[in-house]
Amino acid sequence: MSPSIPILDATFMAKGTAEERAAFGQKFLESMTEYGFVKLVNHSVPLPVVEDTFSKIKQFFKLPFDVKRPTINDPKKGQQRGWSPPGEEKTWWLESNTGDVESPRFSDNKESFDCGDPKDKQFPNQWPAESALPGYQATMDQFYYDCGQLCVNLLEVLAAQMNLDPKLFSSKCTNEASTIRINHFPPIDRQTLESGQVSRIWPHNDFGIISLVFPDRTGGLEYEDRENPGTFIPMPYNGDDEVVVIISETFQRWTNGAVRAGLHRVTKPVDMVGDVVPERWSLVYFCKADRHINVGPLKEFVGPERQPLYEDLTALEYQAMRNAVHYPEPVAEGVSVEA
Ligand SMILES: O=C(O)CCC(=O)C(=O)O
Ligand SMILES: [Fe+2]
Repeated sequence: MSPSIPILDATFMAKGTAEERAAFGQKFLESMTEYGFVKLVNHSVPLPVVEDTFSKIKQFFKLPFDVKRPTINDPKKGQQRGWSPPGEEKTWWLESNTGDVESPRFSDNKESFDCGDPKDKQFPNQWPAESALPGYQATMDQFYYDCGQLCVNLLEVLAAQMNLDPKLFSSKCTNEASTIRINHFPPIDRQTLESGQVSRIWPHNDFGIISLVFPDRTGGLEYEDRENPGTFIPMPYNGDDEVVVIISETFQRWTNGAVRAGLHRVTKPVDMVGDVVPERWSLVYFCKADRHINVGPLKEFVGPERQPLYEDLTALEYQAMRNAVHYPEPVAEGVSVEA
């Protein structure tokens, strides 16, 4: 039987009896360790905020090209800001590149928009004109703070459950480098998606500490079955109040591989009918370590029997390195990697 990701009631993160809180912490860490994923209901990001953010992102992607163009992301900057036009980001390069494809043309059937801390001066956000989409920035800023707070609380539950200083992870994350990522997947014909040359998002791990995914009603998010590597299991949509929490690469590095990142991808919904894969959106919060923080293994996870598996790097260096992988330069002269 395929493993299914537990759904936990986040009410018991902070409220309830000591036993209820302990049971939440135990199941949360267990699920994150076993699968790399958990689903939460009754979490602290208010439903109206999620709904409002979803409604705004749908409007953002409908804006005319000329309004989106000034916000185009510069892949060379290391920290994503603004709009990545359709096909620009190529997640195939992250985990699917076996090195034996000479001139890969594999692309993502998606466009995205990234924004970060409203106070960030180093990598300022790039917004469309307020008159083009009134309230967009304010909505995203609210969503940013609410998700950041939930992530900090979740990191403290994880540390406490591991019998570590509860602030071990959260003290490395003031959310200065965390980002909101919104994705739009235009309709695509089933045959093209099934051709194997295009994916909505290829299998990948997220780069930060943990991620929150607020999925669209249209399914398509799938996670790897760790008992059968390379096999993916659909993550069903159950309701707008549900959020998927994913262990990401920084957490795997800090814990020296003890808690592994959850490999996931986005493809067609399992229940789709007809020849056209429907349009889809997703709303994601990548909780990332502060830029100067080391993302090598923490001393709590290394010892004579547990040699460090990962090199020391700052979070910013790591982010820039991983970003560069999925915004590749053309692979050879005359060969375009555009879709
Ligand atoms: O669209 C989704 O459900 C997940 C998106 C995702 O994995 C990502 O943006 O990294
Ligand atoms: Fe992801």
